[in-house]
Amino acid sequence: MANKEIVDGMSMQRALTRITYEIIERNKGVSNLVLVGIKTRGVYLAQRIGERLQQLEDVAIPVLTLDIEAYRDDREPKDRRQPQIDLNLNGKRIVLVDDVLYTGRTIRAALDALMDNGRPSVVNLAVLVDRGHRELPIRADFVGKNIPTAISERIKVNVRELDGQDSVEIHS
Ligand SMILES: O=P(O)(O)OC[C@H]1O[C@H](OP(=O)(O)OP(=O)(O)O)[C@H](O)[C@@H]1O
Ligand SMILES: O=c1cc[nH]c(=O)[nH]1
Repeated sequence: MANKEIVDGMSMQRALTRITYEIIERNKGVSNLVLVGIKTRGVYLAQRIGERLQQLEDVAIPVLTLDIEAYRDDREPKDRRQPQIDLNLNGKRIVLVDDVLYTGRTIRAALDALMDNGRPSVVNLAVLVDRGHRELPIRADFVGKNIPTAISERIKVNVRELDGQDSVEIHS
C-alpha cells in the first residue's frame, strides 16, 4: 500500500484558519456558538478552531466531544446510550467538526446523537477533507480541502497531538 502526503502541516493550519473565519462570517459572530468534535480526530480539529475563535473574537467557545459509536446505522437503536454531552443544546448554533467526510453515515449518526440532547437552532458541518462518494444527502458547510478519491483509496488525517505531526495522507 502506497502512502502519499497530500496536505502538509502549514496548509492544514491555513485551512483551519480559513474555516474559522467562515464560521464567524456565517454566524455573524460567535454568540450561542458550540463546537462539537466527532471522535477521534474531529475533537482535536474542533479544539484548534476553538483556539482560533478565542484569539480572533476574545470569547471562549464551548468545545464538546461526540462519540457516535452507539448511533451507527449498523447498531440496534435499543443499544443506544446517551452520548456524554453535558450541555443542553436548545437554541445553540452548533458546528459539528470531523476530519473526513466520505459516505456521510458518521454525520447522520452525529445528528441523531445531537438531537437527543436538545433542539439546536442551527447545525453546520465543518470537515477538513471532503473525499466525495456520499451515500446520503449530506454536505459540509465548511470544507478545508476537497480531495477527489477512488473508493479503493483511504484518506488519513494526522494530528500532532496523536500522530506527532499535522498532515493529510492518501493511502492507495
Ligand atoms: O462519511 P463516513 O463514511 O462516515 O466516513 C467518515 C468517517 O470515517 C472516519 O472515521 P472511521 O470510522 O474510519 O474511524 P476513525 O475515526 O478511527 O478513523 C472519519 O474520522 C470520519 O468520522
Ligand atoms: O478515506 C476515509 C474513509 C473514511 N474515513 C476516513 O478517515 N478516511
